[in-house]
Formats: sequence, C-alpha cells, structure tokens
Amino acid sequence: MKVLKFGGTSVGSAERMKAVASLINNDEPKIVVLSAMSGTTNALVQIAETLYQNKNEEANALIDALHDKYKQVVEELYTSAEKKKQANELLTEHFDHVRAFTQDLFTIHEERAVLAQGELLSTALFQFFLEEQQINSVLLPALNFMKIDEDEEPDTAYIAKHLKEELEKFPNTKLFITQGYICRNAFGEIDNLKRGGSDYSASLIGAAADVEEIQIWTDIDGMHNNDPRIVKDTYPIAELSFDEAAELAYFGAKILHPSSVTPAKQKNIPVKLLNTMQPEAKGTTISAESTGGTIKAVAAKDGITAIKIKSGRMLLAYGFLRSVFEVFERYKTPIDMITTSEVAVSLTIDNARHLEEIVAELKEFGQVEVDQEQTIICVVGDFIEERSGSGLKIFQSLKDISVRMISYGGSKNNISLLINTKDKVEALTKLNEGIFDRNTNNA
Ligand SMILES: Nc1ncnc2c1ncn2[C@@H]1O[C@H](COP(=O)(O)OP(=O)(O)O)[C@@H](O)[C@H]1O
Ligand SMILES: N[C@@H](CC(=O)OP(=O)(O)O)C(=O)O
Repeated sequence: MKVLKFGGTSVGSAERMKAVASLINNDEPKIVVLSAMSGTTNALVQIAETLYQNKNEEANALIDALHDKYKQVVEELYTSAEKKKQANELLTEHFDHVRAFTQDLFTIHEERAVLAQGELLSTALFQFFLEEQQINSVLLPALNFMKIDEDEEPDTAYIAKHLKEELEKFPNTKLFITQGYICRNAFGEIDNLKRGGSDYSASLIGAAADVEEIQIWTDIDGMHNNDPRIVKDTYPIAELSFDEAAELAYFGAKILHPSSVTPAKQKNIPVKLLNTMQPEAKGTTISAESTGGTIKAVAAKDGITAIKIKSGRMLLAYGFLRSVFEVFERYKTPIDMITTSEVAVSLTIDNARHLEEIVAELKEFGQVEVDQEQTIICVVGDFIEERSGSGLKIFQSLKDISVRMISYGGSKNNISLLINTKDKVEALTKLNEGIFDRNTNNA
C-alpha cells in the first residue's frame, strides 16, 4: 500500500483533477489524500474573517463567488447531466452550510467548520469523477479517524486504530480517497492540522497504515536547493535524509509541512516529492540514507523575533538558562535558535503572541532587547566532516550582509544564521551563487 498526496495546485482545476485521476488509475493499492483546490482555503479564511466582523452581506458575496467558481468546475469536470446534478446538489449543501453561519454567532468552532469545506468538497467532487469514469474507489471520511489531542498533537494510536477499522470495511478495495488537513480535536469537534497540513495528514496516514511509500505530489519537481519563488536557477535535489528534509521544512521550504517528516521517519517510510505536471521527473527521495555533497540546500524562515537578555551577573550561574527557558515554556513558545556569550544570551522565537508577557518576565533577569522582522537562513547538508570548508563558503557568500546570530553544532545537518528580513533576497541569491556543488546533488 502507498499514500499519494495531491496538493491544492494538483487538484486546482477540472483539468488537473482529470490528470490526477489518470495518474492514480492503476492496480497498486493506495490511499489518495487530497488538499482543497488551490485558492479555496484562502477564500474560506477570508470568509471567516468577514463573518467574525459581522459583515454578513460581504460574507455572502464572497460565498456566492466561491460557489460560482465551483459550479464552473462541475460544468467542466463531468460529462453526464446526472453527475453534474449530483455534484451541484453537493455544492449547494456545502455552501448553504457556510451561508448559515451568517445568521449565527461566529466563533472559532464555526471558523474551523468553514475551513474544512475545501477538502470536503475536493474529495467529494473527485470521488464523483472516479465514479463517472467507472474507477472503483471508496471515499474515507478523515473525520472518522484523524484526531488531535488536548495539546493539538496527533493522537497516533487513535488514528492507527480507526484508520484500520475504516480500511477493513472494504477488503476488496484498492483505491481510497480521503481529505488532508482536517481532523477532529480532543472534544470531537472539527479542527485542522494548520495551513499546509495535508502533507502532515499524508505522513500520519502513511505511518498509521505502515505503507511502503509516501508520495507528495505537487507543482514542482522535488525539493530544490533554494527557494524557487525568490531565487532563479535553483535545481531539484535527488536525495535527502529525513533529518535534512525536516530542517528544510521547518525553516521555510514551503513544499513540505514542517511536521510532516517525523511520522515517516519514525516508521522509516521513504517520502517522495513528485511533480503532477511532470510525472516522469525523478523528484526528491527522502529516506534514512543521505548521499551527495556536503551542502545540499538553503531555506529561509521569516517572521522571527530575536530576544537578547544581558545579565553579566547571572549568566554563568547554573540554573540561569533554565529560568530563562521556563519563561518561554510558561507561554508555550518554542525557541528556534540560541547563542550565548559571557554577558548575554540571544534567542529567537517565531510565535510572538506572548512577546509582551515574556519580555516583562525576562526583565527580572537583566536588560532585554527585542528585534523583530528577522529571518533565519538555514543551510542544510551533512556537515559532520568539515572536508570542504562549508563554513568558509557560507561566510564568504554573506560577507556584505550583517549576520545577527549563528548557530552550528545542534545537529550535523544545519547551520543557521539570523539576518534582517530586508537582506533575505540578497542572502539567498549570494548563497545560491557561492555554496553549491551542482553536479553532486542535482536530481
Ligand atoms: N526549497 C523548495 N523546493 C521546492 N519548492 C519550494 C521550495 N521552497 C518553496 N517552495 C514552493 O513550494 C511550492 C509547493 O508547495 P505548496 O504550494 O504547498 O504545494 P501544494 O499546493 O502542492 O501543497 C512550490 O511551488 C514552490 O514555489
Ligand atoms: N488546504 C489547506 C491544506 C494544505 O495542505 O494545502 P496544500 O496542500 O495546497 O498546501 C491549506 O491551504 O492550508
């Protein structure tokens, strides 16, 4: 059994859905995980924001516009009048459900129900298409097995048990379709795995069903060595280790959801990143093995806040760092980077929701400085043997850019640098020119 996840762009139009159907139409047993059609989740987020503000007329106009877009998809996707009618009835049901929220109090619970509509629609429309094409498949409702706990972490035991039960209901079926992104929370309510979470769904499903391979089908031919949205002349990487891929995903490579590597790594299931527009391309294979040159890729994570605590008196005392970390723990705020000197400790966070409270508490330890609009540049590779002077190449490339923090040694896979966000494009471009050995890594 394999898991194949198709992202928003891969199911973004009737034409794309038809291409996905032909890609999966073979005898291999598989679970197909679909995202919402591209643009849908953003549109639903906008509808939810409008509903929060009680702008009901505006919300209705947005809902109508999205509904119209889907009517067009139905027109293009199906050939028979019967399927078009069935699909249009389904659209009415879903969009009326969203419209109903204009009449009522709008809270986070309603918001989550609104956000779930994208995946519910894409999978239902796709299943209808397979039926029309007489391709035998079963639609598995993710809300019957995908669950997060009180800490918003996946309940892997629950997922494995309930997914197995769902699959066992259909012993003769080889093709299952299900929703990415959506789940139930500890209270049984509809929830989600955060933006981009369908990759995470695919990986959790793959681990739960102990599949032989997880494929993430998207609109690019694998993980590139640099952000292709920012830098020209990037190339796909043939192979990455789980740890390298996890670092890149966490530090901004949008092609993968940050948490999606962990479940696959735990079960040692290879993950392939493949391109729906170019299915024959080799893509990237993520596995326990790591081969290729020393420096593999670079990614950038924006929205970082740097906090420096200066305290000559206390820094070297044992227990000091623990007290600092406890402040962040109290506010459930993870720390990304940390560096220390004799008189100060600098660290970064990407969730500044409790910044004010955190800073107020840290001031008890010393002088606190805060810098926002920072970016972490993360260079990933196998740095265990400093054979090729990777550090030198990195610093030479960045010689004209002011680097605020440097972190190396936490893992053998990552050198992280903190820079001002305004310097990001220049930093990524210079690194692209200065640090890669194209012949070794290119897919
Ligand atoms: N290092 C990278 N390698 C490949 N793609 C990347 C990288 N960094 C950012 N991306 C972007 O990620 C996009 C694919 O992710 P996403 O938009 O989430 O796809 P999907 O809609 O299939 O889920 C690509 O189109 C590309 O612009
Ligand atoms: N539809 C959700 C989940 C998702 O993963 O989408 P995509 O696979 O298109 O990144 C989102 O837009 O966040």
